[in-house]
Amino acid sequence: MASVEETTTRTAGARGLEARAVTVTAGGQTILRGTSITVPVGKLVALIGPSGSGKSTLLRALAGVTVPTAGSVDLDGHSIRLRSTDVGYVPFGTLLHPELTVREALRYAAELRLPAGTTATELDERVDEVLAQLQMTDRADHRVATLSDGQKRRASCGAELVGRPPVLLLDEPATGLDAVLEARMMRLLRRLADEGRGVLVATHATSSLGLCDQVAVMAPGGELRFVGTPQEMLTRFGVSSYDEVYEALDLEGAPAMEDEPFPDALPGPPPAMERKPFPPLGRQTTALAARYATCTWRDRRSLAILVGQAPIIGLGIGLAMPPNVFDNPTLGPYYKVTMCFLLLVGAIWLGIITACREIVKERAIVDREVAVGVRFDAYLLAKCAVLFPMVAGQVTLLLVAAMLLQPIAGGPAGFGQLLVVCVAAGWAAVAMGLWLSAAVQKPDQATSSVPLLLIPQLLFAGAVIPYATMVAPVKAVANLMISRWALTGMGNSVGLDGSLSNDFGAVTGFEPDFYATPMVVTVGILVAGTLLMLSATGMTLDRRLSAAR
Ligand SMILES: Nc1ncnc2c1ncn2[C@@H]1O[C@H](COP(=O)(O)OP(=O)(O)OP(=O)(O)O)[C@@H](O)[C@H]1O
Repeated sequence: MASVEETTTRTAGARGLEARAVTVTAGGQTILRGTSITVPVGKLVALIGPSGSGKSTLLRALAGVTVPTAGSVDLDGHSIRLRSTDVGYVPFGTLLHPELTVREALRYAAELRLPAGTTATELDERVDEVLAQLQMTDRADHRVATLSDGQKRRASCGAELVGRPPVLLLDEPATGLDAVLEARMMRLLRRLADEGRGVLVATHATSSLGLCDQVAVMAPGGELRFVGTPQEMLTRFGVSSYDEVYEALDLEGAPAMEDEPFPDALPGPPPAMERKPFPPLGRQTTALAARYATCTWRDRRSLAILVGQAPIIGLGIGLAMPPNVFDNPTLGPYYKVTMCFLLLVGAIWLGIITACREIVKERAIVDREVAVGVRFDAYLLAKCAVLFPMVAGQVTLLLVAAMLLQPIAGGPAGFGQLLVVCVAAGWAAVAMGLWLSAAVQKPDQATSSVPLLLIPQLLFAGAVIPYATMVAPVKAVANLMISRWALTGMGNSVGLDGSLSNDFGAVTGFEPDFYATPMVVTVGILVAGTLLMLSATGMTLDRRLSAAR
């Protein structure tokens, strides 16, 4: 993976992007064959070719997203592996949060991309500049979700432009747009190139190719067949319209590039690399947490479902149990164990279900942002900064609702102890949910994998199957479960260590010793478990992002 140290490499006097004999193989097939192309600054280059010919593959290799099997890609004479943070890459689709306004989306993008030391005023000015460049000032305060497709594409460009990349690569920004919008998009790209950027656009839309300085034509099989001006392309393929080039590519005898394997090198010597600091961890974390909190708050329906279920579960537990479980001498201690267990299951459920989609649902955005220098640990910290208070609130609602029907003996102090343990269990469950979210490929996989995390917590907690009845290896497994330690802490808070007798334990397996561990120890173990799971999440995220590069 490219370094995400606190420095990035940028240059003054950019020259552009050069790819030499780039080959990419995937799934045992060569999908890009020895392709050489340059994208000089100040030039607009279109990449056309039939579907499946390898345009997106070439763009990913040029952006440093894919490491080529052979060949080299350089930005300003330095390997793209060192400079990928300086390339603006706009993949197909929209990599913006639909809940944000355009201005907010660009402001967060600027905060995450512009170097340390950039002031808040400079960030605002840069966002205003880009909005004006994109001719989107009038849409600045509209939510991304409400924009037309063309506006979304322009806003996606803006998120890259705020970082002032010398080269911009766009994958089919005009697909699905009508002819007027497509022409408008191409005119925008022309302007961006004229301002001194190298712009490469993969497109199926041919009507505006005349605006480009050069057209590169890919043929099926991942072969670059031609690079030249639009007029030279028509002459070379012996056709009179751009669309006819596609037909000519199917014909035998279509021009090949064997006689001109490499384009001319970019003019001038490579400029020296200048190191500028990335935004520090604190600024990245704050920006990511603020963005995440805003998106979570604005997605009211999902928030209502997540928060609203907490008191419903609590009321359900309170109603299902016999009256006054915690202080009814006619009921055996078994009911207290069951009550603690059900509350615990509620807390763990809330933690896992709240967190399990939160990384995977923005996978494409995380991949792109890490590629431009955002630290994945900042990303994880931001998730915790929002999810921990949220789950603490949910667990409080769960307990308050249950305790309305089942008042706890010991008053506020007893409730406080129970709450501390339940919140610690909820946070450990958040860490498990985040790990799951980092490990899976799609949000649906995360939701359907929740039972794999939850069921062991139920089985090994020590409530359904008493801990004392477990054989030694099973006890060892139980000791790895957050539910086992949380049940111990909860039982301790409601005085189970004192109210269970040894005789009762001998018959049922529910022994007082299980609940005798001091609260501070059980909470400490839950916190340690949370930190371990978060480290595992960080490693999983790092490994996945490294593999993607
Ligand atoms: N990871 C991969 N594993 C195997 N094959 C792949 C992989 N990625 C792409 N391909 C194959 O490589 C070929 C080129 O794909 P690519 O997406 O680059 O084409 P494209 O020209 O951008 O197509 P389109 O215009 O439809 O977007 C396709 O046949 C595709 O199936």
